[in-house]
Amino acid sequence: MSAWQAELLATAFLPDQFPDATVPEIAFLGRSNVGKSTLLNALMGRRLAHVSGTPGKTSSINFFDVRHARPFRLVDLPGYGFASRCQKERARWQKLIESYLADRESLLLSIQLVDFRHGLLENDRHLQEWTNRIGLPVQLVFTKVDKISRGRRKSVLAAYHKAGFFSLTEPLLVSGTDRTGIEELRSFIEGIVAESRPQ
Ligand SMILES: Nc1nc2c(ncn2[C@@H]2O[C@H](COP(=O)(O)OP(=O)(O)OP(=O)(O)O)[C@@H](O)[C@H]2O)c(=O)[nH]1
Ligand SMILES: [Mg+2]
Repeated sequence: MSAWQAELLATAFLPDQFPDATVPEIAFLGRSNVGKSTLLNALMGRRLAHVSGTPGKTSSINFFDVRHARPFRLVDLPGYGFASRCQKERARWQKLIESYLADRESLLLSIQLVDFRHGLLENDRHLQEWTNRIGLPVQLVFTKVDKISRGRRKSVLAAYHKAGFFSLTEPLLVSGTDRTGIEELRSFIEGIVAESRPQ
């Protein structure tokens, strides 16, 4: 399977800048610096999303159109849990993310990224509680798995299972850096889009 042909459709700092909700969307959310933009670039095969070692790089919602037999969009959300922004700025981000997640009719699925080395932290759990409450489907994806040796990955995953980190769906393991799991995630997303009702 080859990379998707994608292009940036829109950048939104405010809800009224969202493009029309006419195409199915898959959104990527997670703490700042977890690797959302890197993963999107790996999926799209192009560096369309901005990546930075400094947390808080993505401060807008970015919509990417994917050309496909059944067109869809990938949506890069600003990261949460980034402490050094001022309170007002954090509140603006939260409002922007929540208004997208809670009200977007074309949102098929949210993919929550969690650093495989750290597991679910408090704000990841808060987000899960909130998405559960509003009935939003979320698929868990562990990122940066290249930071843990192949031999140890199974036992780390088993420990997370034991701690009750996830109950509904099996998480996927990816690395945007060494491309572990990228093809699997692509097939997974294509399957979700194919199963969705036409808009
Ligand atoms: N080793 C490794 N590093 C990664 C991986 N994914 C991202 N990184 C690094 O982690 C840092 C943050 O990556 P981003 O993709 O900008 O993270 P983000 O989640 O979009 O961050 P915000 O936009 O701040 O929310 C960068 O230095 C990346 O090079 C990965 O799979 N493995
Ligand atoms: Mg980003």
